[in-house]
Amino acid sequence: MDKIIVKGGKKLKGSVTIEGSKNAVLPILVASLLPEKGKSYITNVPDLSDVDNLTTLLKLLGAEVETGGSTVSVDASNGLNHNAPYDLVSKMRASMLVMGPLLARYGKCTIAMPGGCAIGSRPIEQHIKGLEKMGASFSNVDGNIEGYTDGQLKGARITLDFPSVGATQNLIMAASLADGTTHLENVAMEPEIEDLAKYINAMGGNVKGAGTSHIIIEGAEELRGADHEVIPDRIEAGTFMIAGAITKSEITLKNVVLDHLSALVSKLEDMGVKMVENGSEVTVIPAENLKPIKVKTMPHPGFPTDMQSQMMALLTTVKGTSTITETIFENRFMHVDEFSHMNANILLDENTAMVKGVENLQGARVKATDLRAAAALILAGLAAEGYTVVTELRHLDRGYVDFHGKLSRLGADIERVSDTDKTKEPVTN
Ligand SMILES: CC(=O)N[C@H]1[C@@H](OP(=O)(O)OP(=O)(O)OC[C@H]2O[C@@H](n3ccc(=O)[nH]c3=O)[C@H](O)[C@@H]2O)O[C@H](CO)[C@@H](O)[C@@H]1O
Ligand SMILES: C=C(OP(=O)(O)O)C(=O)O
Repeated sequence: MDKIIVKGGKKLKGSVTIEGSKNAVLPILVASLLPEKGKSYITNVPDLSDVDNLTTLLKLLGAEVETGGSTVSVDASNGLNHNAPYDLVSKMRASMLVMGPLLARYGKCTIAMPGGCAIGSRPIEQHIKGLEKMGASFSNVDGNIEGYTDGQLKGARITLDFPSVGATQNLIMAASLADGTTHLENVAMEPEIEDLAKYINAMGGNVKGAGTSHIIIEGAEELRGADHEVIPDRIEAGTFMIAGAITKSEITLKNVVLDHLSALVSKLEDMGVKMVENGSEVTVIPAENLKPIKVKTMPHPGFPTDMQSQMMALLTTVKGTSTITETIFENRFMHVDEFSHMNANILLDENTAMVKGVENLQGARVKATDLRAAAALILAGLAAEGYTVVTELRHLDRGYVDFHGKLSRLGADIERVSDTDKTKEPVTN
């Protein structure tokens, strides 16, 4: 296993290109199981371990998958089996999304029940209840969820209890081959949902209203493989905005849709970070002294939970007291202890963190507790005194392409080495 070593205090300069979105490409690759005819070509695909794991799963299900650079082609026309095993499902929650396409095409699916995940228990009853409304039945057999339908799935009216991103995606895919019309209400409005709907429509589907809370899907007779370019990763973009802000450096991000980031941008502007948009580029210009803020994570278009830990990294360095309330995942504050090793001053009260900015973070050996925490600790390291060593990088590799390389090219003093390399270990902790 590798670790990342950052020596804080360097200014950043220059530009960085943002990759295709992890959270858009995963459901899009899964939706490539829907067509009985033709091959899909998905472009702007990021080179991430989550994408590797998902393409492995698609191959195991019987799809032909080829990867060349940032393009992945998927051909599911030769028939699929319907069994998603534990070793892949447990690595990646997005594997649960194969339920919708498999039930729609074959009336059968067997998915291993994923184990608990670091950021919360992450149940899937909204997926199951919705699919049941469309005529599926489920049973739990030896730790697997087995789903089946007697005949084709049927269009239905489904109102989610909570706008779950995954449930919305699963149900859109199931409904796109169901018999009749499906109304999905109180659904997630994330840009990744819109991207999925755009792809399904390119395959001949009929999904309307994606990006709003009410989506209407006319089931199609059949879908055909299509070409689709994945949207830019708004969370990677947001993470680099914070890299600029925490190092008080002006940097430019390329391949960004600023509209997808309005809640984060609005908070950064409140703090004193100026954003200058120029087509698909944005330049981040932080003030010398930033102001504390209050942040509450919410479903889109609210502040994204996937930016909560990176924002916390920044707030640990901002004079005054800020608060962060996490409303999406019940256990997404595991990074607080790690920040504390770096001299951060954070008090937790249930789902609210009170963050008092300190004069100087101190480099320390810290553990990435989940994907975004990994990035957040590296960001904190950019501003800390001395060396910060971040371990457990398997989390980082799920969602960031060459994160240390991109920061290094912007001027950070950062390297990725084997965990057995004991040089440059921080003296603290
Ligand atoms: C691959 C992907 O796109 N992952 C994103 C997706 O995850 P994911 O699709 O898993 O997130 P959901 O929106 O489904 O989950 C949000 C909350 O709803 C709860 N819930 C969800 C489904 C359900 O049936 N029952 C239930 O209680 C979850 O436990 C969680 O507390 O959206 C999250 C919320 O923006 C992001 O943090 C993840 O990065
Ligand atoms: C929580 C995340 O992803 P996943 O749902 O794949 O765990 C994330 O991208 O921050």
